[in-house]
Amino acid sequence: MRRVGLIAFLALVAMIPLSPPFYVTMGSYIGLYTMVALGLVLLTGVTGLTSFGQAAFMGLGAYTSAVLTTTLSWSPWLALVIALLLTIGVALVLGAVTLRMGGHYLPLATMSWGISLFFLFGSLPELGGQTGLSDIPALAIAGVELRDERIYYYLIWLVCLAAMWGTVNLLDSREGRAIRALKGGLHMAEAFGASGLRLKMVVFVYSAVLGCLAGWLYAHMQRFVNPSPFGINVGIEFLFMITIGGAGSIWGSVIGATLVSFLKTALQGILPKIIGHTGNFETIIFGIMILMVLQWMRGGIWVFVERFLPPKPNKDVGEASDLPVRTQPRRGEPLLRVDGIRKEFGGLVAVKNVSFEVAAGEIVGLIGPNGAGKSTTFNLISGELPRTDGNVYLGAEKISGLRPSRIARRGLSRTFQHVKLIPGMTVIENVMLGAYLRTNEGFFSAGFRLNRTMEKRVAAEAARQLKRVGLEESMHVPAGSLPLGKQRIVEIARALCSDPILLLLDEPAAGLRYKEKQELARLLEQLRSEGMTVLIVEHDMEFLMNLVDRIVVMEFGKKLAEGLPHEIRSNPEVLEAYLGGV
Ligand SMILES: Nc1ncnc2c1ncn2[C@@H]1O[C@H](COP(=O)(O)OP(=O)(O)OP(=O)(O)O)[C@@H](O)[C@H]1O
Repeated sequence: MRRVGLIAFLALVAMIPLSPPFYVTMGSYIGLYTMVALGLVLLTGVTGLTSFGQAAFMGLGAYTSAVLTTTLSWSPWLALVIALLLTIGVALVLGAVTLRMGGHYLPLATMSWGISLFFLFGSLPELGGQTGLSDIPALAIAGVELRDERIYYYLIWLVCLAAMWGTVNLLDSREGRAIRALKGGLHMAEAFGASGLRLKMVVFVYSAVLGCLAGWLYAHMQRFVNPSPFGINVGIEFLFMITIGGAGSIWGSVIGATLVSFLKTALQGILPKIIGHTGNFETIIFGIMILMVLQWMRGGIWVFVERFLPPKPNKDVGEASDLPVRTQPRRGEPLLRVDGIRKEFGGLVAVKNVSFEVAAGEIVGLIGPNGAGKSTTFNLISGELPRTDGNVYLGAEKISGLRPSRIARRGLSRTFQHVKLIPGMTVIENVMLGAYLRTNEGFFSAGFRLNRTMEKRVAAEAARQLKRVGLEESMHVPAGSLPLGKQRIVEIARALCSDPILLLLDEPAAGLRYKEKQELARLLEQLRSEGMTVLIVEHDMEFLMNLVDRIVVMEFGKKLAEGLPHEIRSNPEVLEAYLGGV
């Protein structure tokens, strides 16, 4: 059914040039807008970064080529290279300034970038001011000028379909999974070794490049440019498109671009007749539509359409050769050494010079009353928080001061207190994210689908880990559809998929029912018997007492006691602090 739909879509795209010129022109515009919206789907829908500046990138591509080909009589193809380089440069600078900041800085920065470029286009006499630049040459391939609108339509859709294909491939890859993880916050992607900032930058530049390409094609199709198609209002329109079409899917960009283009043309004809004035009244209708979509079709039209389609084919988990594995430390060897670690939050000392060790093959529990500093200690070990003082060593290597992605590279893997999975992605894909550091397939091989053998190996490894934790049968269901207990186990499978030497579990039993806790305990015992080392922060005393080899107790940021479970159980200080003297 999905394949039939795809073939029907391709056939429709191929047949549009047989229709009257109005539809061919409309089809060309839809192709251009789809390209820009596609970049925005990746940037906003998938990665969670809102940009109002995509029309400005389109303008940058269009104006660069317009100036170089008219004033300097350069070839449009050479102008394309310069336009792309300029766009990449601008996106890198803009991204470097804003992507680090998070929050509303990116939308605000892209908004101001969109407005400034629009005024620049309109003010500089070299760019033709508000009148724009005309006499832009037609594109030529092998000496043949593409003046026929139908041929140009095919060129636009060739580029657009290639971009769609590349984007789909990218999302179904090692880097794509890490990009999809970014929406859940930087911590998840970084915990598996991905550099969140680098990924955001790549997505930002990629979406800018798509905008630039669309702008370049636009300039040589119209053979004339002026500032109005690249203003901030058009940037907002692109956001309309993906919100209405579906920001989470590449098909959302096609649906949104098509719907908004047709509606805009229709409304621009009808509304002035009804209202009796000319103006951009269609914006009001778009606003109402957005509200309706958000109210009744959250996720956009594509999400609604997808309900009627058969599920996507399952991930191919056939036979494949094993991924390389790291040498595990020998049982009993010192593995983790926390040495006088300290964390101050302003005047509050959350962790006061705490020291303890974990040997290979042990399960060690870190307990303490609320606010004792357990999670802070945990985050100091995993690198999520910078320490004020002290050090952490993994084996012989100092890991304190390193970024979480660097620490993950050295063999430390973790789960989260509040489960961090990508709910719309299948269980196996979530687990595959854990293997990020075990392969090095890049964007190029992903985009051109040259990564299939490695993808099969990663899928086979993820399937193996799911079998190890007993979740084999849930492999192909969306992770968000599982009960909390199973989601926590998926997180453990994902951590195992990174082939760790040390597993950090942050309150794995929180929110679980009795039976789920028993299953979790069985799994952890099995992992210990396989030689895995585990440091576990947990509130549930009974759960820990029957499971762990040793316990470290914290209170008010300090280490209160350390010992075997039965020693801790009868330690008066611990009973006083942790159990209120019961
Ligand atoms: N980012 C932060 N900024 C300021 N104070 C913080 C921050 N994170 C934690 N704290 C404070 O540090 C202390 C220790 O908190 P932490 O979360 O490590 O305790 P915990 O033992 O894990 O508690 P719980 O079991 O309730 O999760 C608390 O007083 C907490 O309010």
